[in-house]
Formats: sequence, C-alpha cells, structure tokens
Amino acid sequence: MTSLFLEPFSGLSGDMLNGLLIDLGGDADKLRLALQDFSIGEYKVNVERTEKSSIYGIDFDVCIKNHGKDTGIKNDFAHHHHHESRGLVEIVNMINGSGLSGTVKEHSINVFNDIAKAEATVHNVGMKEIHFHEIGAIDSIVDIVSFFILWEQLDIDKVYSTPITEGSGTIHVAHGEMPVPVPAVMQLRKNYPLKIIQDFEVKTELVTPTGLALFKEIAPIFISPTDMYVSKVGYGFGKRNTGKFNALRGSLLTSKHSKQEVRSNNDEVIKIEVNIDDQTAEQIGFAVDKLFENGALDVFCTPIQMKKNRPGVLMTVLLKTTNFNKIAYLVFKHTNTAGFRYQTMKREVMKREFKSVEFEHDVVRAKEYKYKDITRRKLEYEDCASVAEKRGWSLYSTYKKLQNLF
Ligand SMILES: O=C([S-])c1cc(C(=O)S)c[n+]([C@@H]2O[C@H](COP(=O)(O)O)[C@@H](O)[C@H]2O)c1
Ligand code: NI
Repeated sequence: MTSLFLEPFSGLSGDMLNGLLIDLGGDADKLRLALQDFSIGEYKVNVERTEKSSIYGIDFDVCIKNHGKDTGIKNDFAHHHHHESRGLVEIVNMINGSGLSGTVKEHSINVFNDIAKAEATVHNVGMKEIHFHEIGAIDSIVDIVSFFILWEQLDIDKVYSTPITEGSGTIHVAHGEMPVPVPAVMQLRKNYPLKIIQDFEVKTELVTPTGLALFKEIAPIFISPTDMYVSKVGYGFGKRNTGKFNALRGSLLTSKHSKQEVRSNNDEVIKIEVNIDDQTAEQIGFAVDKLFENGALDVFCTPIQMKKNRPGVLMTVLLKTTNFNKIAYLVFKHTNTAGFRYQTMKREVMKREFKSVEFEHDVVRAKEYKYKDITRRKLEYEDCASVAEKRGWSLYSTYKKLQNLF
C-alpha cells in the first residue's frame, strides 16, 4: 500500500488531479479502456507529457466532439453553454448503469451529490431540479469518473496534504462575474475541516468546485507525514495563466513501518535470518534501510560471535509471504551473504484500525487495536512529538492531554 502527499500550492482542479495521478503511474490506456464501460457521448481523453518552467508533468484534457468535429475545447467556462446539460438523477443513473467498478461508482456519485448540493444552494433550487451547466457536461463527468479509475489503479491507502492555496479577485463565467473562491467552492467548504489560504497576488480562480469535491472525497489529512520515503513525484498541470507555477504536485510515499490496517486476528509471515561477519556498520545500516523501504515488516540486527572469533550480526527480516521474491533479491544485493535461512510462521495479531484526533490546528494520528474483549488505543509518536515541540510541552503531558480526546 502507498500513501499520497498532495501539495496544492496552485489550487485544485479536475484536470490537475487527473494529470497528477497519471504522472504518478496511472495508466492512461487502461483508463480509456475502462471509460468504454461508460457511454456518455463522443470525447477524447488527451494526455500530454509537457513542461512548465522546464519541469515535466502531465496535461490532462477531455476534448469533446462537437457536431462531428473535435473542438479541442476543455474547461473554459465560456464554452460550456455549448455542451449538453444533465441533471443529478440522470448522471447517477448513467454511473450506476455503467460497467465501472463499485468503488468508482460510489466515489463518483458522492462527488456529484456534493457538487449538486453546493450548486443548488448557490442558485436557490432543489438538488434534483438543478440542471448543471458545468457538471452536466461530458468533460466534467469524465474528469470525475476518470479520477477514481486512476485512483483505483494506484491503490493509495492514505492521503496527506499541505494547505490549499486559492486565488482572489473575480472571474468571468457564462452567467456573469463570480468572486474567488467561487460560490460553489464556498458551499463545498461548509462544515468540512479544510485548510485554505488565499494568495492575493493571484487574481484568478485556483480551486474549482470539481477539484475541491474530488479532494474532499479522498479525505486528506493536513499534516506533513513523517517516517516515510518519497518513492515518486508527479505534477498535474493547470490550464489558467496564474502568473505563477500552475500545477498540483503530489508524491507517493512508502511507509518505513507497516501502516496497514489489520482486519484479521491471524496471518502468516516469513522470517529470514542472515549471519554477517564481513560488512561495515554503514553497509548493514544501508541494507536495513533498503529492506524497510521495500516493505519489510521489521528488520533487526543482533550482535553474535561468529567463527574465527569474528564479531558479527544476525540480521532478522520479517516480511509478508507475498513479498518474498523482492526481499530475497534485496538481501543478496545489499549483504555479502551467499545464502539465508527462512521459515513461514503463523502470527497472532490484534486487529488494527487507523483513527485520528484533532487538537487545536493539529491532527494526531492514532491506532486502535482490538482482540476479543481487549481494546487498546495508541497515539502516533511522531504527531505527539510535533505537538509537544510546537508548544514546549513534555511528551508525557502531551500524551495525557491527547489521550483524553480519543
Ligand atoms: O456553471 C455554473 S452554475 C458554475 C457555477 C460556479 C459556482 O461557483 S456556483 C462555478 N462555475 C465555474 O465553472 C468552471 C468549471 O468548474 P469545474 O469544477 O467544472 O471544473 C470553474 O471556473 C467554476 O468556478 C460554474
Ligand atoms: Ni453555479
């Protein structure tokens, strides 16, 4: 499992989010194939690898075929009145009747509902009556559905984000002038803990309703993750000329320690043991890092006395049975050993679920462990340490304060 770290320093839009997921490894051909299960009209999904400030990323575009011609027009609001408009019920029925996966359907419908609610409030109509202009157009539907198809491909389990930057001033759309943040974005912000800062140098919209609704659906937590490795960095480009670097950056993160939820009380793991007497402490430390980066559940070294009176280490690696080939390869790559012992072991574990508690402006992650009638909750050390450091508190008093909020 992988986590995603988002940096919306130039806002959020459907194009940026889709472009980013493709740059992070989402497969555009598989996406086009999956979209064939969903018939909404004639369009083309254009994915171009291009650069801004010599930084390469993905420009994602849905081009609508208008009267048999490919217009190449996308997300420029002024053009949207040419597009078909659809109501919420029609869109939900289309999604439900498609061959898309259950998860893609559920997330997409949630996003449509969220936007419909916001638009209905702004324009003072009922949710069912609202005939979306933007959202009903093919490109907006494709933006939303595509995002969750790519999301499913990348198998992301957790999302983190820095605060979202929004622009300022006003924008012109078909219905007239709108303040930034646009009214639908303001509605989407209601009763949802978002961190948004406005850049008053940027006199245009950075956060679109679609971008924000997608962001809410994947529910990032606003903290900088610690104890993780960045394994890939991507950029999804925005369309507007903002006068600044207009892209959404995101990184895939691999956990140093296993952060997976555990839903069963027992499983199987493999234990590998290697005796090493001819490598430096630096080389051993490096090997341990590589094994953790590649999904080892635990790696530890025990001092041992080896033959010819050589002090050595016994390196023990615990891993999932499915990760054996990769870890075996890395053991041979990073240690000098010509062989190792291993055994499959049964493991009894407590069920583990992730929780979080909010404290002032911080979010502190926690784990809840369960086994039969036993429940134990543990706050994440890194988050408690950061709360303690910010306020000059001891770790002990921080744990005591936060534990009560749980
Ligand atoms: O068409 C309508 S009613 C419309 C309403 C609003 C409101 O905030 S209300 C905003 N917009 C603008 O349309 C474009 C496209 O947005 P997507 O989310 O579909 O990418 C964007 O500039 C919105 O601010 C349209
Ligand atoms: Ni509107």
